Amino acid sequence: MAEVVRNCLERFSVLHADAKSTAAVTKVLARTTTIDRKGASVIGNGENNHDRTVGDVGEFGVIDRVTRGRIHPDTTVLGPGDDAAIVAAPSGSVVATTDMLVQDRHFRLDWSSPVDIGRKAIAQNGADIAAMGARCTGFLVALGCPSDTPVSVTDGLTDGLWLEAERAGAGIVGGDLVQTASIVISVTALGDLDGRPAVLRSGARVGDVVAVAGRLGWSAAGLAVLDAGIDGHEALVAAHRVPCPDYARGPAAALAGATSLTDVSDGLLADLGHICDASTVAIDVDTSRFVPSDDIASAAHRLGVPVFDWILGGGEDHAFAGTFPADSELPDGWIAIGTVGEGSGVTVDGGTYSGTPGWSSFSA
Ligand SMILES: Nc1ncnc2c1ncn2[C@@H]1O[C@H](COP(=O)(O)OP(=O)(O)O)[C@@H](O)[C@H]1O
Ligand SMILES: Cc1ncc(C[n+]2csc(CCOP(=O)(O)OP(=O)(O)O)c2C)c(N)n1
Ligand SMILES: [Mg+2]
Ligand SMILES: [Mg+2]
Ligand SMILES: [Mg+2]
Repeated sequence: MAEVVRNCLERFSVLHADAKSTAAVTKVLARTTTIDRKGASVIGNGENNHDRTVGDVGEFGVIDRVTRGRIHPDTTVLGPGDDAAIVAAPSGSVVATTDMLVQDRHFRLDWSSPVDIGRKAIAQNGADIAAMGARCTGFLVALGCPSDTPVSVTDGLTDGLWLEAERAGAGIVGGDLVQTASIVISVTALGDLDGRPAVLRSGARVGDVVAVAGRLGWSAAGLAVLDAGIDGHEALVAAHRVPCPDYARGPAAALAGATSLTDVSDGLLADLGHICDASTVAIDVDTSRFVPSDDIASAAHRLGVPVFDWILGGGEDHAFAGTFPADSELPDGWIAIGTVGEGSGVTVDGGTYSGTPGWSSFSA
């Protein structure tokens, strides 16, 4: 089992594999019997379904596979299976968000395994919960796929969804399954503030420090490496396949007095722009605060891309960005990268930024 867990961790690109992530993988493996080299469970629920499709086993065959034996007891009062699930809401209000992944728009099956895609679907939603300063309490997963989708793909997605949900401290409490022309995964995440006020995009104040927690530009660099078809840069490609938000950074920022918070889904400058708009302030980013890793710098050099295109404008790392009062001590993992001033919009090193600030869903 230890070796399977290790292979699994490598495949899942858990770069900072620690006892917690190992335990999460072990829990998932305990439910799925074995994992093949692509990371999909091949003998889920005790049957060999290697060459069966979603059409062969039918809607309720797949639903049984994605729900049976899967519950996260810490946050779930009633799991999937009835008309609706019941999720604890200790602070009396529920934080809710939804984001979807669409095949060939957000992921490619020849670039990412089903497990990777499942993890990314949860990560992009869990990061939005954490970016309110909240803790995840449950996820709902609506899955659309063609009838000829191999069951090993839906099993792999389920394993990835559960792995990342457990990393985020919650379970998958329900969902939906429909036939679509290509794969679509829509996740709804629920969260709890544990009695604290939420940290909004609108709270930044003139004089605050702008700070970030997590990797920036890695996912965009990995996407560029995959797109160019060049070898190497495994860590960047892994970061593109599976973003690894450190969900605890959000609540930690809230406790430290963050005045505004967001996750970086579209690009640092684009997402800081949302804070500027909502807070009616300007932000200046100081690029001298970023030290590009050797890997990202060498990929940028090989591909002839200015590295700051990725760091400032690359999406999908699901790092966190926020503002803190100037005199506050930043929590662990947060690094000051700029300042809040009067005015509007984001500037870089005091000037207008001429590059692309981030992903825009309808620009291409
Ligand atoms: N179709 C929609 N209906 C209602 N609200 C939406 C819709 N699409 C986006 N929103 C809301 O608009 C805001 C911005 O959306 P988005 O840019 O996707 O946020 P994020 O980057 O945090 O995922 C969010 O509060 C989101 O819930
Ligand atoms: C095949 C492929 N092409 C391009 C991208 C790049 N990409 C797709 S969506 C996105 C930004 C984030 O997605 P969005 O749906 O805007 O998430 P949200 O901001 O709502 O959280 C990026 C950088 C990708 N991930 N995969
Ligand atoms: Mg969104
Ligand atoms: Mg989002
Ligand atoms: Mg977006």
